[in-house]
Amino acid sequence: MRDFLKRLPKAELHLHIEGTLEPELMMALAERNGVSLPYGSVEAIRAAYDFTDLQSFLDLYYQGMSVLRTARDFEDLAMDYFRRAHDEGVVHVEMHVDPQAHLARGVALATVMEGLGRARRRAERELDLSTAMIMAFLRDRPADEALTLLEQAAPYWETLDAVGLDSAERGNPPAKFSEVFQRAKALGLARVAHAGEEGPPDYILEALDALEVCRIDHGVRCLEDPTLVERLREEAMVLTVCPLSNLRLKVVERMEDHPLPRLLEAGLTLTLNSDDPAYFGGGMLDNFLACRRAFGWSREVFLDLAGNAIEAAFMPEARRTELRRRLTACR
Ligand SMILES: Nc1ncnc2[nH]cnc12
Ligand SMILES: [Zn+2]
Repeated sequence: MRDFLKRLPKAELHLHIEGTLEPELMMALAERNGVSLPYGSVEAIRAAYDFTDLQSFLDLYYQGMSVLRTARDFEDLAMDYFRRAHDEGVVHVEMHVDPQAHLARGVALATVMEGLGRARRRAERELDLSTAMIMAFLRDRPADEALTLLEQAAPYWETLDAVGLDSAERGNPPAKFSEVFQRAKALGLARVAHAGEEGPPDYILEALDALEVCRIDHGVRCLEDPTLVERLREEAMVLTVCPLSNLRLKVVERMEDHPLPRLLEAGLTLTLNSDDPAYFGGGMLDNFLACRRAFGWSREVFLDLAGNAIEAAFMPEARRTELRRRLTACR
């Protein structure tokens, strides 16, 4: 099964590029940029990744990215991840990026976008890996800051596939960002949002109605509202589920308790993703393997989930056709 899951052409729709920063690269970049870290070793960094909830993770996630200073750092970060992903059979990566977290540290938007842009072009050329970019707004920051960022990103609108909404969910409902998402819609950008990870099912509803999203990131708490589940099913709304993330952030106690089998049973359109692989103990293949171990799913289930991701991805139709063909060849 491991062999099959590795060969399966996997499209990753929910990944934070800053969450791919492995401790080894964090140490190397700290040294390169003269940034001091509160850890003496790679082992000490890994040992600190013992999270109690989303906020306890976000605190370390924002601290970790302090080593990213130059365009070359962002290029190295993304290329390192693209190579690892490619090695485990990932064929397409859609990365969230959190510009506000970098602007707040005095790193220019151009530095971030140009570094990531270079890595995207290299991934296509060197690894036959297609990519998409989702510029995310931090929901625990003011809405007008998000609007300013969207306008500031005008030179990069062409390179964006969507806007997203992430960071601390509780107390920051989607409707706070209605105006900026309306502006993104007017610019022809697709919209996605984290909702129902730690926050209530009502936030999922709000993301659908106030933000007009085409995908819900996480969404696992929808099961608490049967009417919402029925709507998600009817609309074939895609949920980008991240099982190892949910385990490490204590959304679930054990993988065996994860709602994935119930979500599947409810007829929802699901995809499997890694979220922040450097922090949550594994990439795409590990997430697929964790599901196999916990739920005993057959090849057919994994083929369906991988197919959902290819269908829901932001990619040119020619690429989608090619990936569909590669998925069929896996059968
Ligand atoms: N799992 C997650 N939820 C919300 N914001 C995030 N930013 C990075 N990872 C995140
Ligand atoms: Zn996420």
